[in-house]
Amino acid sequence: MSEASRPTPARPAAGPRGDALPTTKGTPDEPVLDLDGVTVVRDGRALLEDVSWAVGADERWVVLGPNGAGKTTLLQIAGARLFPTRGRAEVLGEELGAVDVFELRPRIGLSSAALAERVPPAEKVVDVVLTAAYGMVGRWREEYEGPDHARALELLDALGVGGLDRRTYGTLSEGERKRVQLARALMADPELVLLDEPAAGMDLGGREDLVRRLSGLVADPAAPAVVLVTHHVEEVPPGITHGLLLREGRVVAQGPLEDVLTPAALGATFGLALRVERSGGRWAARAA
Ligand SMILES: Nc1ncnc2c1ncn2[C@@H]1O[C@H](COP(=O)(O)OP(=O)(O)OP(=O)(O)O)[C@@H](O)[C@H]1O
Repeated sequence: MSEASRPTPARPAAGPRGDALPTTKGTPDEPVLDLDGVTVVRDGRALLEDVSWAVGADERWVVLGPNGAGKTTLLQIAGARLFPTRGRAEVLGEELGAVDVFELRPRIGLSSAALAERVPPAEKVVDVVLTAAYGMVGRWREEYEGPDHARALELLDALGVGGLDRRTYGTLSEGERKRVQLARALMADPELVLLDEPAAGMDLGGREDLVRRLSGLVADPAAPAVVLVTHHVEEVPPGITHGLLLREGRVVAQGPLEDVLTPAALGATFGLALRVERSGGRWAARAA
C-alpha cells in the first residue's frame, strides 16, 4: 500500500556509527509546528478542542495524557495525516489544506500504531525501513540505491536491531517492531520526528534501552525537532525540553518541561492526586 501516488526519494545523509542515531536537522528558523485553535470533530464530538501549540525546530516535546485524551489525533494533525475541522495548522511552514500533503509527509518521520499495522508481515525488515525514503509502506517496484540501503542498516544497528535486517517484519517481537518503526521514522532524514508511544509493549530492559537511545537523539543539537507521545512520565527521555498535557481533547498545560510536569498539572490531566519525582533527568509519578 502506498502513502504517495508518486514515490519521491529522499536524500539521506550519512551519520555517525554506534549508539548515536544518525540524523540531520532541518533548516527552518520558524516553528516546525504551529497550531492555532485546532478543533477536530467526529460524530458530533470534539476529539481535539481549540488546541493552540507551537513547536520550534530546536525543541523536543512530550505529549502526555490518559487514554482517549486526543494524543494520537494531535499527532495525526502534526503528521499531515488529518485536517482540522476548525482552526489552522501549519506543519514545516506549510498550511494544511493549502499544500500537497504527499510532498509534505516525506519530510516528517512518523512512528505510530496505525502506520505499523499497514506494514505487510512478509516485508523484510530492511525494506520496512528503506521504503520510508519513498514515503511508502510495502515494497513495490522501487529501485533502492546503495547509500539508502547502507543508511537503513546503520539505523537498525543504532537502534539495537542490526542483526534482524533479513528477517520478515511479522516474525519480530513487539519490542523489536518498535525499534524498526523508529528506524523507519528516521530513515528519510526528516525535519520533524513524531513518535506515538514508542515504548508501548516493551519490557523493562527494552524500555530503558529505548529511553537511553531516545535521550541520545533528543540531546543531539543536529537532530530534528521531536514530538513524543506517551502515557507515562517514566518514558520521558532526558533531553526533552517541553511538555503538553492533554485531557478530553483540551490542553491542560504546555511549556518548559519543569513547569508542566508538576503534581497539580499532571494530577488534573490524569484525574488523580499524584506525587511526582525527578532524579537523574528521569521522571516518576505515583498516586499520592
Ligand atoms: N475516527 C474517529 N471517529 C470517532 N471517534 C474517534 C475517531 N478517532 C478517534 N476517536 C476517539 O477520539 C478520542 C481520542 O482518541 P485518540 O486516539 O486521539 O486518543 P489517545 O489520547 O491517543 O488515546 P490512547 O492513549 O488510548 O491511545 C477517543 O475517545 C477515540 O475513541
